[in-house]
Amino acid sequence: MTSMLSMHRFKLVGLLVAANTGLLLHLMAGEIKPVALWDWLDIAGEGGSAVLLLVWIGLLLKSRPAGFVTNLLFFGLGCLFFSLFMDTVDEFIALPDAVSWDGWLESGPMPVGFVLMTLGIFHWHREQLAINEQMRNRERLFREHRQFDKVTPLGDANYLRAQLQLALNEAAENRQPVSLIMLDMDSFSRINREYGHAEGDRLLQVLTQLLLLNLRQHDLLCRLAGDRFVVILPHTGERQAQVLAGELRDAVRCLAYKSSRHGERIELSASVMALMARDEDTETLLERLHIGLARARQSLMVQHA
Ligand SMILES: Nc1nc2c(ncn2[C@@H]2O[C@H](COP(=O)(O)OP(=O)(O)OP(=O)(O)O)[C@@H](O)[C@H]2O)c(=O)[nH]1
Repeated sequence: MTSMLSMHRFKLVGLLVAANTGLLLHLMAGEIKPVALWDWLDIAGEGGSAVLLLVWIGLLLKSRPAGFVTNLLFFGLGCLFFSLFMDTVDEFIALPDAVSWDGWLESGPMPVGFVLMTLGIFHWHREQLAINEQMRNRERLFREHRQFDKVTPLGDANYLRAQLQLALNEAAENRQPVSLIMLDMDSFSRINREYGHAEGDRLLQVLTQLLLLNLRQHDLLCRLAGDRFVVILPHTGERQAQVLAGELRDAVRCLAYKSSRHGERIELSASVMALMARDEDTETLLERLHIGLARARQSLMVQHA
């Protein structure tokens, strides 16, 4: 609110000065009417409309950047407000018959306001078309960027490999550890089978948000393939990575996702593996991660058998 006022302060002060000048002119030239002569319906209608216009002006200035279109809309609304305010003042102050300028103050700014508003809305419309076009282009760029996955807004396997290479280089340069987590959903094919592929897609999107919420800002989550995700953890040793992996596994287990068909909870679980990079290339590291996850799964199955 404060920043809005400072950005548009000259315009707001101008409107305040204009409204006060009109009021002062009425006070100097006329006399306050007795309460018995006040027309409450007019006061409520005209005064209420003037107040609503002030609210519109506030919302306009709060939601738009300063500039040509905002100025057109502001001056349009300002003129309409001024007309209605003068109309309201007229209800409280009686002017002598000889005075005719009050009619100009009440009716003059109204058509000007409508013309300015029409111009403002016309330019606003064109501005919105340009913004829509830009958004479409951005979305196209995003969708067409082949390193990004179509279902979740995550980098895919190629992106992961490129980022992992960068992380390994940086870790070697700075002599800092870097770790990885691999997370694979258990029995995801069953969910697709029982609830349909679209539900599976929705679930992958929800899982993505869940995993991101449980990671730190500098961690990078990618979707390696299907229901398998990999997280790059810069400046992180193996113990800390294992703690984070456990947290991700617990978060998935506790997620109470409801199917869109009947709203029943779909029980979920994931297998995780965390390890710290040694002096090795990306492929060897990812291979070690795959093998580690497979072994962890096997030993879990043996325990449960
Ligand atoms: N809905 C949906 N399913 C996918 C997508 N990509 C892969 N899948 C499915 O995910 C499953 C992954 O295969 P697996 O990892 O072998 O299946 P799983 O049932 O999780 O088996 P385990 O990992 O051994 O527990 C397959 O059924 C794929 O069809 C996708 O983008 N959307």
